[in-house]
Amino acid sequence: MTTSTLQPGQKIPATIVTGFLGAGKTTLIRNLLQNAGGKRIALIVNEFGDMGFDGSLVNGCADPGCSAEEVVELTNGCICCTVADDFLPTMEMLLARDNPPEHIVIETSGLALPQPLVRAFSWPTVRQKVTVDGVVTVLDAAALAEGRIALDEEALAAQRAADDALDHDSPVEELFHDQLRCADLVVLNKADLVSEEALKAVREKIAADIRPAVHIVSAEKGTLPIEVLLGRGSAAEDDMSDRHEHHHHHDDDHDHDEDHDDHRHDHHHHDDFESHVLEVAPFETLKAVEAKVLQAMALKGVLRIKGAVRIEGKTAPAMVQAVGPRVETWFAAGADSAGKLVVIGLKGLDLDAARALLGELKIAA
Ligand SMILES: Nc1nc2c(ncn2[C@@H]2O[C@H](COP(=O)(O)OP(=O)(O)OP(=O)(O)O)[C@@H](O)[C@H]2O)c(=O)[nH]1
Repeated sequence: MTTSTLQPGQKIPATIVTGFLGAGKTTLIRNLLQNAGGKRIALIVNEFGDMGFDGSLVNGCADPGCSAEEVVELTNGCICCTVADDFLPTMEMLLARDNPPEHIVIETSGLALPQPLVRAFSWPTVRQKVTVDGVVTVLDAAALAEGRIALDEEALAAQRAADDALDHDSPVEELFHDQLRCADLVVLNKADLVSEEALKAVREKIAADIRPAVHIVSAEKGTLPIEVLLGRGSAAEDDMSDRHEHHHHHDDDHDHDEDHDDHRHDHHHHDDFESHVLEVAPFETLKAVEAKVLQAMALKGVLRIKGAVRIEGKTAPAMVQAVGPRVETWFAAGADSAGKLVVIGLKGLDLDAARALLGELKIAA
């Protein structure tokens, strides 16, 4: 018999990790699982894109409490719409296990809003057994310090100026505010990349967007004590009124028909983004990958590139992670889907140029 830290009848706490693309959610969760101290944590990953890279990264975790069969991936996109189809059955499956988890961690897609997910915890079958322990919003302090991602700053201003199709109510900006508004804890990640003063300025800037009494903590590589991340007991599902979002689905009615009028705030955020998986040819060197990916990141609408590619003459595939102007590559044995890059960005991103730059293979008809 395995012992559980939960009392009989006690609801299983669930932590929702949200945050913008590339902010460091997966890194934070990997750290959390490695330091779980034997606590049985189930992880649900909601990935935007067709491949589960983040799942495979987390799978590499050496913690015996993190077994592969506990990792459940929803590969078909935004929780906002998959919640009824995939999230609930996934939860029910986890809850029906002989040995249910002691804690559930859900990584949302960087493009999903946390609010619809929190609301799903009010649904009867889930509510009886699970409660939201906390919503952790991970932010890229380096990006924010440079005014690049979200907030109404240079990056968006430049994008708007360059593209008439992007209007004042940028979905990226709304998404960012909504992720902050729902937070029980804000993690200013990548603190290693910014000065003390810049970190302080970012803190001040976001303070207006968070609910009172929500803490902002800074972190490097998402390294935070497990006690800070888990055990917050926020019961967010009972406290939604103050966690409002720009785009709101009615609580007990997930009917999409109501969204069919074209009122500005009633569109689906994920409609404003797209993601593509490119099968790419091997690169000559790591440096060559970095140079091409860097150029592709500068293309109109591209927000994030990640994946694993082949390097000529090397057996291990090279992992690629690009956020803003920062591109990281490293060799990693055992990645199964090498030769693929996921390009994520605003709808209408310059896909042709990305394909050409990244060397997409033409599949023979
Ligand atoms: N310098 C630095 N890099 C970091 C830190 N945290 C994460 N990174 C890097 O940032 C990149 C993105 O991190 P992820 O954890 O994959 O980010 P994510 O939020 O899960 O990204 P998506 O899955 O695209 O939403 C990776 O290359 C990480 O190694 C940090 O604190 N400092």
